[in-house]
Amino acid sequence: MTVVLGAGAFGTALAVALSVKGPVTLWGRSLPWAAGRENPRLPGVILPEAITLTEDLPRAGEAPVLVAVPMQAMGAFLAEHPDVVGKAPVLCSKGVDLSTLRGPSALVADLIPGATPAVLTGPSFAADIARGLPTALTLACADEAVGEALQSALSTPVLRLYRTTDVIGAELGGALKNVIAIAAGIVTGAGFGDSARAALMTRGFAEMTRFATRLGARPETLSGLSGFGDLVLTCTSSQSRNFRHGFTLGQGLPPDLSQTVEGLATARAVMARAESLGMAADLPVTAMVAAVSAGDLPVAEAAKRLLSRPLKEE
Ligand SMILES: NC(=O)C1=CN([C@@H]2O[C@H](COP(=O)(O)OP(=O)(O)OC[C@H]3O[C@@H](n4cnc5c(N)ncnc54)[C@H](O)[C@@H]3O)[C@@H](O)[C@H]2O)C=CC1
Ligand SMILES: O=C(CO)COP(=O)(O)O
Repeated sequence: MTVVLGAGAFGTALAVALSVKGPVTLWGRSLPWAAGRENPRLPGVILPEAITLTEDLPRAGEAPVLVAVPMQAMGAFLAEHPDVVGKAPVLCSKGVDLSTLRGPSALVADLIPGATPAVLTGPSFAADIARGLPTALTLACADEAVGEALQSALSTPVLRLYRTTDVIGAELGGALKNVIAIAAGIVTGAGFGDSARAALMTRGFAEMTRFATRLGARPETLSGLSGFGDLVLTCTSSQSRNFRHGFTLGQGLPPDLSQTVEGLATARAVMARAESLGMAADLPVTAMVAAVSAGDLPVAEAAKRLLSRPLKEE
């Protein structure tokens, strides 16, 4: 038995994947599509019988509870529903909360005292998971025993979970790669070519590592699935909403604002946190995405600034 809170593309895909192991309760705040059992965010995927769809929030019990609401809604959700989230939530959202500058696990620590959060993250498009394609993810939990139990409960033959105790590293990898993916989309949409994108990804990865390690992440976590792995996926696939958003901006077109594009708010949150740490100058790509997203910087000017930074050692 598993509970998934949040019936967007990702929550629904996880419910489908986990339904091979037993019953799953999938909660969404509004499920007008429930009768047809096909989420418009995941067209073509008919939900298996093992999934119970509900708009009524279930109380947390023994079953693992996965939280897959968008990052900017997470704080309010946790604050309003601690009994639903329970003491060992598995956080599946990727980002940094703009109002508190906190990631998912720090929000849990603040809002649900005594909880032991886990983070499920890594390279995985909802559509791939829902189709049963092979996927490898990171399951991070500071408590090894809780992490081991979750790894076993949430792994399937095609959904392979690798364990770590580096929660901050895992969640920052997933949050920061979305920002770099927007930049990679801008560079690609503006027609700068594949070589420029590779340079951007590499410098972006260095930037992710600088910021995350400053906040206590282990460098090897950033080199794993939740950092490097997800960066590669998201910066090179038009399945990524963050990449597509950047691509549209790079083409000079108006982006689709109906999509969840976590990197936008996260770029601004990361820059605010970096300012307070005195390391804003160390995050040029994130600064560019934050400025472009806020409408403070035209795309062409942003690209020019990145290319005109002082030459230095790699
Ligand atoms: N779609 C994907 O391939 C992946 C998504 N994720 C992460 O999962 C999280 C959710 O993304 P998606 O499911 O893709 O987004 P989505 O845009 O498909 O769905 C978001 C869902 O959240 C609901 N929602 C919005 N505000 C809410 C609130 N205050 N309370 C409850 N529900 C609320 C919406 O009604 C919608 O059903 C994001 O942080 C994303 O980065 C992670 C890995 C893959
Ligand atoms: O996190 C993801 C893949 O791992 C999904 O990326 P997007 O949110 O950019 O679609």
